[in-house]
Amino acid sequence: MLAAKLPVRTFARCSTFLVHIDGPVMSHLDESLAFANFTSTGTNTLKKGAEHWCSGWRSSTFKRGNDEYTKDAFLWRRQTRNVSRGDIVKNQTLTRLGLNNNAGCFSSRHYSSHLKDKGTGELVNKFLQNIPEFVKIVEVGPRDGLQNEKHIIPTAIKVELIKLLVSSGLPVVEATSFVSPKWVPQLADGKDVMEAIRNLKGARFPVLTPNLKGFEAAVSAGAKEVAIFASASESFSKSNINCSIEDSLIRYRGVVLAAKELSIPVRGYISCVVGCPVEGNVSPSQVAYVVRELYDMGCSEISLGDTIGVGTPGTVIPMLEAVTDVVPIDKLAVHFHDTYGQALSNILISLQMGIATVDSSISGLGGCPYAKGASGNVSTEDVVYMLNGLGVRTDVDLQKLILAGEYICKHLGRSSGSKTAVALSKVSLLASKL
Ligand SMILES: CC(C)(COP(=O)([O-])OP(=O)([O-])OC[C@H]1O[C@@H](n2cnc3c(N)ncnc32)[C@H](O)[C@@H]1OP(=O)([O-])[O-])[C@@H](O)C(=O)NCCC(=O)NCCSC(=O)C[C@@](C)(O)CC(=O)[O-]
Repeated sequence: MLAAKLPVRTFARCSTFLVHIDGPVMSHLDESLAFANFTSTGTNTLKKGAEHWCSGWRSSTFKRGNDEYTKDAFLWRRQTRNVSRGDIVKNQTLTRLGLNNNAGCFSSRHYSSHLKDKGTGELVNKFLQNIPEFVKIVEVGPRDGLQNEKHIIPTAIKVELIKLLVSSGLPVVEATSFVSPKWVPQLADGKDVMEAIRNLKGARFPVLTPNLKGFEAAVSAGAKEVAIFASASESFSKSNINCSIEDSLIRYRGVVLAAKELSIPVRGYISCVVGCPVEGNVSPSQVAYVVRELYDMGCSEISLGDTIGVGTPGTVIPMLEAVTDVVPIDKLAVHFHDTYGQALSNILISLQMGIATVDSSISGLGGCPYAKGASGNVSTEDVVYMLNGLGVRTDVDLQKLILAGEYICKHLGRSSGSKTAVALSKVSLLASKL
C-alpha cells in the first residue's frame, strides 16, 4: 500500500497522476484534503480513471503530453515516481519474485511494454500461462442470490434486474427455480418471471429443477435450459432436497432423459464440494463420483459448488484434480461462496488449472436457505474486475454491471457485497462533488 504513505500534498500536486494509480484506490479517496485542490480537469480525469479501472487492462493506453503509455508502463512509472529509493529496490525484488503485481499488471497476452523487461514477462507467463483467454460468467444472482432473501422480492424487480444483467453483456443469467414453493417461497413466482423475459434476447436463462414436476413446469413456462442440483454430502442432500444422493441421482436421470427428448441442455450442480455444514470435510473422491454420475447421465456442464464458502486453494486443488481425472475440464464450472473471503483466490487457482466457466452473483447476493452460515456468492463485479485485470475476456461491461448491482441493492436497502462496486462508487461520488 505504497500510496497510503504519501503525504497529502503529493496528491494535490500530482492530481492528474493520482487518478491513474491503479492500486489502493481507497486510501487515496480517504484523503479529502488532497481532493480539495482538484481542478475541473482533475475531475474529468478522475472520471476517466474510474472508466479505466472498469474496463481494465485491454483499453489501457493513456496519453500524457507527447508521451503515450501502456498501463504496464504506468505501473512502473507510479512506482518510480512515488516511492523512495529503498522502496524501488524492494519493489523490483518483489516484481522479480512475481509478488508485486496487483490486478492489471499480469497477462502475457497483453504484456507489451515500455518496461522491456524480458525476465518479468517470462515470470508472468510462468504463473499465468494456463489462464483461459475467455471466461464465461454464469450469473446466478436472480436465483441463488434472491432465494435466500428474508422478504419476497416483487416479480417486477426480479425481471428488471435480469434485464439490467443482460444489458451488461452477461451470456448466462440463471433466472429462477421451479422448486417447491413450500421449500423456497422466495422463488414461487418462477412462472411469471419466465413469462416476463420470454422475448428477452442476448443471454441464456437456465432455471433450477429438482424433479420432473419442476422440469415440466419450467418447460411450460418457456425455459430452454434447466439445471439439476445434487450434493457431494449425504447430509446436505437430505436437508436441501429431502433425499439421499443415490435417490437424487435416480430422480435426475428422469429429468435428463426428459430434457434430452426436447433437446434441452441440462446443467448439473454439485453442492458441498469441499465442505458440508453438517459433515465437515468432503473427500475429493466423493465429489468425483457424483461429477462422473452427472456427466454420464448427460449433463452438458457441471458446476462445482463450495456451498458454505469454506474452501481455500489448499482444498480446491485436490478436489479439482480428482474431478478433472474423471470428466473433461471444459465441462466444468466453479461456484464459490465468499463466506471466508476465499472466493477470488479459489477462482484464480481454478483458472490456472484450466477452468473457463465461473458462477457469480451480482453484488455478492446469495446463500442457500438449507446451508446455515453460508454467505453470499462471490460478486460478479469483483470477478469481472479481476478478469479484466488479468486480460481475460468476458464481454461483460463492468459499469453496466455496477448499475445492475446498485439497482438491486437499492431495492434491498443494503450496501453492495462487492468490494469493486463500493470502491468505484466512491470514485464516482468524489468526482461528482468536485
Ligand atoms: C426437491 C423437493 C421438491 C422435495 O420436497 P419433498 O417435500 O420431499 O417433495 P414431495 O414430492 O413430497 O412434494 C411435497 C410438495 O411439494 C410439491 N412439489 C414437489 N416438487 C415440486 C416442484 N418442483 N415444484 C412445485 N411443487 C413441487 C408437491 O407437489 C407437494 O405438494 P403438496 O402435495 O404438499 O401440496 C424440495 O426439497 C425442494 O423443492 N427443494 C429445493 C431446495 C432448494 O431450492 N434449495 C436451494 C437450491 S440448491 C443451492 O442453492 C445450491 C447451489 C445449486 O446453488 C450450488 C451451491 O451453492 O453449492
